[in-house]
Amino acid sequence: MHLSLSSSEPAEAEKGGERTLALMDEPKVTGTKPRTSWPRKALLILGFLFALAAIALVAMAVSQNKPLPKNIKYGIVLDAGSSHTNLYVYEWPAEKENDTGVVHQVEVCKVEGLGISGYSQDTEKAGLSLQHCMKRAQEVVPEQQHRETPVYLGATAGMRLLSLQNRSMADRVLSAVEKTLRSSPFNFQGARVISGQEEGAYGWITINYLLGNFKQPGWLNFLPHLRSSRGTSGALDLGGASTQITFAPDQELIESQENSLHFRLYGKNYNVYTHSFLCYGKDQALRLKLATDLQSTQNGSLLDPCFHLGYLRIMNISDLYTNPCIANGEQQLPFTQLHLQGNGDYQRCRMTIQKIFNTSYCPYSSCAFNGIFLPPLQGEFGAFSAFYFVMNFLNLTTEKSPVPLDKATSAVESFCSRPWHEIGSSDAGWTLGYMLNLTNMIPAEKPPTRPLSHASYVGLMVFCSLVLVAVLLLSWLTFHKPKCLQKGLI
Ligand SMILES: Nc1nc2c(ncn2[C@@H]2O[C@H](COP(=O)(O)OP(=O)(O)OP(=O)(O)O)[C@@H](O)[C@H]2O)c(=O)[nH]1
Ligand SMILES: [Ca+2]
Repeated sequence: MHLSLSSSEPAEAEKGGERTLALMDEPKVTGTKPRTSWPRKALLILGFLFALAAIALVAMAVSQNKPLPKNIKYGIVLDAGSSHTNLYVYEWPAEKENDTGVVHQVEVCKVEGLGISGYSQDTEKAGLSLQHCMKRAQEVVPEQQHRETPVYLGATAGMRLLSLQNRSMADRVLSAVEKTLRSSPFNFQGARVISGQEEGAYGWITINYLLGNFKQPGWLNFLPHLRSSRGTSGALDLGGASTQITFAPDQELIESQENSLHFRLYGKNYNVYTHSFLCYGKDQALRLKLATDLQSTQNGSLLDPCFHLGYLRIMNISDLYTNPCIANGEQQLPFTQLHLQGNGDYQRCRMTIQKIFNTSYCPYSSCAFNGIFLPPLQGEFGAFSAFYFVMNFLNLTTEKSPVPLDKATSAVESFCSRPWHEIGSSDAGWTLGYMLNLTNMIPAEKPPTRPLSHASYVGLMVFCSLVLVAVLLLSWLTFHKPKCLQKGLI
């Protein structure tokens, strides 16, 4: 069947039984320009609408469904702490690089032996100690991505102390670890000692990234004046040689500039307080306490309430005075050995520990200790490292809701009162925040989104499809009407 266009009524011709719609008379030329009759106009309009809807459909489908690269990217960070080194492997989908909550830890490898600062007398070993975990990383990251995968090493308080004590020794340790990392197939980006401020900042970023606090509810985007640092969690990191506290305080102005950080993340401003207390990590604080207690003994014998009843230990005084945390009091002592005997008393331990926190002076409106500024605490805190290890050891990390302080205190109290012979040891830290920063994965502004939201995209696609169907239907009704309709209408 042929469909021919005609300005006059088409006639039907029977040809060999086939019904044909044939073009009849040409329009008559009457001396004036022939006027386009309405079916032709209608056809033009319908054709135009059809083309428009089809173009809109194709354009939307192309821009919305532009193929995005689907590969996974990797990043490696080595946390060279004072007590030991951990290697972390992270992964994220390449196309979502700047979104929140897309980076996942896929591997943690604990380096055997000492922290790298512990190899100051045999620096080669600092590098060799990392080899096992670097091999492990090579197994985790697909081989074809080794060359593009960045690897960073950040050293913390142990190396800060070694640098203060002997700078060239610290440099030699760093060179040794650098040599190992450079020889790996990964893209080595540097090994350095990070500052206490950075450590606090990256710990805070890690905690809030993992808690999803950088995701803003959509409606807040329309009320920018309501956006503030509220809704973030503070971070507490108890390491071996230093401890960090970082949080967004209520007051806008932070009195001490060295404790003040400003971030712009995902289009939002954050004013954050941070401080790293060097020498107040778990191990160094204990040394500090022992050195303080020693000053008041006559013969080097200590009955210490912070160790279990029955615990006995003899240590050389010179081993205690090995770093800048402990002032040079060694020479004044008339004995060379410390005889430590535990008597497990939580309350008395608390009292003796207080001695290492000097709260007698404060040049600011409020202080933590040792004259360090601390604004009033604000909001909830996420505590990790030794805070976690200790709570985990006491079986206090399995509960979903936070454990009340009095319950935690009584668990510690009861554990401390047990005799020594009765006792038989996902990660949060600064490393994820460090990698997010160095790989530019936390943008200052909100990352661009798809041209249309999913709902608008679906709605527009349905609308354009309906327009197409309507145009087709109208065309059919206009040019291929049932006979009865044609008779009545034309
Ligand atoms: N029970 C337990 N203790 C641990 C574990 N890992 C580390 N510790 C101890 O917890 C304290 C803090 O450890 P980390 O947070 O790893 O400290 P670090 O990173 O080496 O030290 P900084 O350089 O000060 O950050 C140290 O006294 C460690 O000996 C663990 O898996 N279990
Ligand atoms: Ca640490």
